[in-house]
Amino acid sequence: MRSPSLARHRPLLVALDFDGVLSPIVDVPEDARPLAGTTQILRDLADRDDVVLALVSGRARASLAAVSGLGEHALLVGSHGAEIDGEHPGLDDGERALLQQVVDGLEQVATEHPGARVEHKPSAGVLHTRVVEAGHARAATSEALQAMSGLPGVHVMQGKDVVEVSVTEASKGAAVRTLREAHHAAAVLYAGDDRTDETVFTTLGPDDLGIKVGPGDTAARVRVADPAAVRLLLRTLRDLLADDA
Ligand SMILES: O=P(O)(O)OC[C@H]1O[C@H](O[C@H]2O[C@H](CO)[C@@H](O)[C@H](O)[C@H]2O)[C@H](O)[C@@H](O)[C@@H]1O
Repeated sequence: MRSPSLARHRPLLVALDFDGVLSPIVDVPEDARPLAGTTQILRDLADRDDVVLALVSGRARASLAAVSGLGEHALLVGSHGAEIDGEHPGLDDGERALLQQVVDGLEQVATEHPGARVEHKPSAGVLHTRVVEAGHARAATSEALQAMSGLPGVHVMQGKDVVEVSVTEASKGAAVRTLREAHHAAAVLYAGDDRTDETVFTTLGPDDLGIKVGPGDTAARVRVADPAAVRLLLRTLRDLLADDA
């Protein structure tokens, strides 16, 4: 592990993105699972009194619970931080009407592009283009961005083959700050692979460790290649903590 000093800070908040970090990216979001062996390492970390384990994902919290299988072991933060205290806080009438417009607009785009699909979340709609032919995927993305630009009050994020449109504002950075304070964490380890994870990396201090998974510009201090490298890093952390007990 490149920052053994991190392991000396207790309590340690270990906060991890899910897709592309614990699980490889797959075509069908419901099929994503942690790499073999990762779940046991995470359970071992979560069992420690001096570690707080959190999964911080763009997924709806229910979806995160289903694919991670870690609901009993980790704090689950869904919808990019909007679902941080269990259930989604709910939408007011205006937000609910806006969400319907978002979903209708994205569904309209999806019908024009074979393979495109829309994921429904408590406060967002997501256009998925991963299995769409490249030309169609580009067109679908651009049409979705155009359609959403006419809806005041929405928050648009582009991720890995997704256009995500939320009717409430949330960020993983704010969620991790809340977790850090709530659990009096002395340091934070955070690993993420996507643009939304940059909102966390930019909040980290000198005692923390930000780990970017895969390519792309980043404010993280360390980069690793893929979920297999994340698993190795987590195993090393677990063993360092155990040796130091
Ligand atoms: O914050 P994350 O845990 O990384 O969640 C981000 C999005 O993850 C899911 O989509 C991504 O993973 C899918 C399964 O590997 C893949 O098919 C898709 O192309 C990726 O963008 C999820 O479906 C989204 O709702 C999340 O926002």
